[in-house]
Amino acid sequence: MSSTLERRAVPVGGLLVGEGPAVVIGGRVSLRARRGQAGAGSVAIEGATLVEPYSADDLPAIAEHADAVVVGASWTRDIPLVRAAAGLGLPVVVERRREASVAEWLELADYCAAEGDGQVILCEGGRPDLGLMRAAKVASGRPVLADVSADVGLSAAAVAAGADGLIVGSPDPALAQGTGAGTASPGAGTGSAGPGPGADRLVAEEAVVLVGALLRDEAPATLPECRQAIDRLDAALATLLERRAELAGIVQRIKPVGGFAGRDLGRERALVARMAVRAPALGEARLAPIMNAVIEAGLHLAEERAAE
Ligand SMILES: C=C(O[C@@H]1C=C(C(=O)O)C=C[C@H]1O)C(=O)O
Repeated sequence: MSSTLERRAVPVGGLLVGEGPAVVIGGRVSLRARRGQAGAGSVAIEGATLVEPYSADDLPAIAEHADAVVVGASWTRDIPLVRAAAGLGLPVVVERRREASVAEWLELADYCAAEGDGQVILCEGGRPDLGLMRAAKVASGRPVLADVSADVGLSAAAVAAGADGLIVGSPDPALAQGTGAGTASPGAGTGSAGPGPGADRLVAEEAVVLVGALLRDEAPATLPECRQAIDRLDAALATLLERRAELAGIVQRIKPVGGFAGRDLGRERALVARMAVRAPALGEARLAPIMNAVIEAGLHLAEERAAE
């Protein structure tokens, strides 16, 4: 069995799943969902990141073209196929069978790790149970993926629950998972640009950046990794600053005297003091000029809009 350290991060193609930012994976192909109408030889799987076989006949093409092999939820008890898939030498993505407990899921993951080279990722799909996903991650130390293809609106919740990656655009999540949960809801409440795989991917990427920036522990070691982590934080900051400016603008319209004329320095000092509790390293002295600039930008915007 692989050590906890080896388990924690699994490279899949150009992505590292389990450390650093959560990743978004499209390009998942289920030859099983296509019910084997075409064998892997005649199905284009080049460029696909994760591929689920229909039968052992698909495995050579998967080994050649895919970045990882999927042990699908609907056939986790087909031990000969599980064993052959795990032995391909690719990272193995182990989906949870719908009725399986965390213990059963992790047992299968350990089996796959032992049959292969230890590179195993857990995957929770269908209507993902994020509590179970989180429990499995904590108990095993293995990376976890949430397949949010059936409801991309779960992306933010999945990242918050510890998903190391989101799968979007699985060909037919209901069929692949055998859940009968077929209707995809296109990102309700997530600011999705509209239905469709491109829009779903954007929703997932937003969740990875914004929720990841707030909640995901990161310890980047290289300059590019550090800069990418800062870029994610800045994206979250920009989103928050824009929201803050909108709220401050509403206040200006509500107050008897708005804009710079109605400035309330006592309120500003108090909010800086409260922020310093959450940002003790920066402290009040460093936060004060930052917040002064933020507040003034909001007041400028509000006055500009009032003058229009
Ligand atoms: C928003 C207000 O108006 C001004 C802007 C503030 C801000 O952006 O936080 C705080 C105090 C005021 O100077 C307010 O009075 O709450």
